[in-house]
Amino acid sequence: MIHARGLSRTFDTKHGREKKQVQAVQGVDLDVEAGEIVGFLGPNGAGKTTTLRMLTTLLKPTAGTATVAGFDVATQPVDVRRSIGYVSQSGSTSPEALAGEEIVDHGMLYGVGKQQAERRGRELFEQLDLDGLWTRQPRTLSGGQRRRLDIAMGLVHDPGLVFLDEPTTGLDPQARANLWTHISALRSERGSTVFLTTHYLDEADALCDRILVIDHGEIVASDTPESLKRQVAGDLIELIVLSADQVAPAAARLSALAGADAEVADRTVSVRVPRAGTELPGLLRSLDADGIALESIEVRRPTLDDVFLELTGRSLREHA
Ligand SMILES: Nc1ncnc2c1ncn2[C@@H]1O[C@H](COP(=O)(O)OP(=O)(O)OP(=O)(O)O)[C@@H](O)[C@H]1O
Repeated sequence: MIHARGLSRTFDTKHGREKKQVQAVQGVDLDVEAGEIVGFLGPNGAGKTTTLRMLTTLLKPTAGTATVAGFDVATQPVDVRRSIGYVSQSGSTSPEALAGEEIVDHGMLYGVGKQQAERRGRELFEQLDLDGLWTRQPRTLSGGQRRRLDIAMGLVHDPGLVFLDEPTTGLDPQARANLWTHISALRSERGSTVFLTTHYLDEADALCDRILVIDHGEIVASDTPESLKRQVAGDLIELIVLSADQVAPAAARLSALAGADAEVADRTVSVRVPRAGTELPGLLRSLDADGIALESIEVRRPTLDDVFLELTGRSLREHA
């Protein structure tokens, strides 16, 4: 559905009199197959929006190629646009028009006949829990309802591929979870392919089959959330020893287990291992044999934030 090779975008900027170039996206290769829900993550300024704008033909690449829904973004932009839905961060509803009118107009803009746009619009209202809101002005809707209306607009011409730019930013947790259900249903009920950017790691974890991580304009990881967590971070074993003199022998045990230096803070010693479950019984036996008494031992499964920290040196939570 989406295939990019060496996709790049440079911006010319001015700092006072000095002209500079910003490499916003540098040689991005990416492949998204039909029916996938792919999350595009990265810290602020990593190049997410610039990539999305190139893939949706709103911005020309300075190098590289991309085909979207089978069409070339540079030479067949009109065909690309007809084949995709794009829901931007700011949404596209005008506050004064009626919600239903907006959706019909939007469909007609894409060349859908009026009757068909209305039929399709009403169907989407039902699917997206917007029943009864056809004649309401978008400004009178709740944040979650407005976001779902934005998504309905992006879908009225029945695209097989939908780009969602930060679909749940600014929504409360309940409205976010509700929108995740609707986004999942796009795939299960319509077979749509979804490419979304997000700052929320729990969103990517809950919703996406695959995650692409971009940093400084380059893709630094592409995998399922589960294997990213397993490969990049591993489980954290964290133990607290009873007395300070047992910190050093405990650290030596854990370092040997992990094949890397254990971290020590006060009486807490920790390491990351690929699978803590298989290591714990042996570890507990050997600590016992060494006479190391524990106050507690805990295992933490890795989170996507650990993955981020490992890959980019930054925590996404700082920006969420
Ligand atoms: N029109 C522009 N002119 C100059 N620089 C730009 C322009 N658009 C983007 N940039 C720069 O390109 C880099 C990537 O920006 P981009 O908006 O793609 O990042 P992002 O990952 O979407 O960030 P955010 O999460 O903050 O939305 C940044 O350094 C940004 O300042």
